[in-house]
This record gives sequence, C-alpha cells and structure tokens, in this order.
Amino acid sequence: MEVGDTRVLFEEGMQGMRINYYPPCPQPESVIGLTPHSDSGGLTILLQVSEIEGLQIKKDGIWIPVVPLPNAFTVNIGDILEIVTNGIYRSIEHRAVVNSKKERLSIAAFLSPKLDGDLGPAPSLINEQTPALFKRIGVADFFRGYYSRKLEGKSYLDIMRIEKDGQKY
Ligand SMILES: O=C(O)CCC(=O)C(=O)O
Ligand SMILES: [Fe+2]
Repeated sequence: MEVGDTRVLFEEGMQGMRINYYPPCPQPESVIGLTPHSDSGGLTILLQVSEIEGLQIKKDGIWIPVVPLPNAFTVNIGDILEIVTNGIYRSIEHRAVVNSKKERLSIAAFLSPKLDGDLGPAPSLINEQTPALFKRIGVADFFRGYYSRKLEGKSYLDIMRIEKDGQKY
C-alpha cells in the first residue's frame, strides 16, 4: 500500500475522545455496559483505567475478554481502516460488560480522517484481481450514517460493501 494513500486521508484528521463510566451492578449478567459494535474511525487507542476488566472482543463468534495490561493501551482497528485497506485489516467487534463489585472507567481516543474528503479502498490496493470491496463515500456522510444508527455489531460496515452477483463480499 502506498504511504500517500493513508496520508491524504488522515493528514489533519480528527481526534475524538470518549470517557465511559460503568458503575457496579448487582446483576451483571442481566445488563450490558456498552452494546456490541466496531469503532467507526481508523484506530482507537483505549485506556482501561486501573486495569479493571470489562472489554471483550468477538472472535469466531465467541466473546473473549481483553485483559488490561498495566501501563498499556489497547489499540482497536476501526471500520475506516478496514475500508481503506480493502479488508486486509479487519475492524474488531467489541462490547463492554459490567462488574458486580467494582466500578470501571475507560478512556477511548478515536483517530479519524478529516471531514472534508472522501474515503474508500486505497487505489494502490485495487486492481483487476483484487477489486474494491467497499464503496467510496464522503467522510462526513460516513459519520452521519454511523451516528444515526444503533450500535449493532459491524452492521454499518456491511452497508458499505459492494454487492457483486447478488452477494456482499
Ligand atoms: O469500555 C471499554 O473498554 C470499551 C469502550 C468502547 O468500546 C468505546 O468507547 O467505543
Ligand atoms: Fe468501541
């Protein structure tokens, strides 16, 4: 992949930050802290404060805890990186569960492209053998669509997939 393909997209990009607070819950199995989703941006840098467990990723249909390491960030791949790499890097579906005794805090920094461009698979990755798997879309329209829906696994990314012979790839 040519460096310029990512530079043009992420140069002068945006950084958003979300602080999530999960109070303790006496019936943790009956609630969810944060519903399953993939992050919209390029990369997410996440701090699981005080190393309290709660983040889980979905791998082969199974939820797996991401055990926080002391003094370490967790880095998640977001939907935009999946689109730009034409599916070579996959965004990760994740959720947060709550704890019966301990409160939990996480701080997520989302690194995204600037709003006034468009995004799609990097031109240097596309040829006849490996056609584009995702549509091109304006960055602002992409985020408008993402935030106007419920968080629901990777369902928004599925809308971006190009349909071929009646099938989405
Ligand atoms: O609390 C966590 O560990 C996950 C937070 C998260 O996925 C998000 O803010 O998008
Ligand atoms: Fe997330």
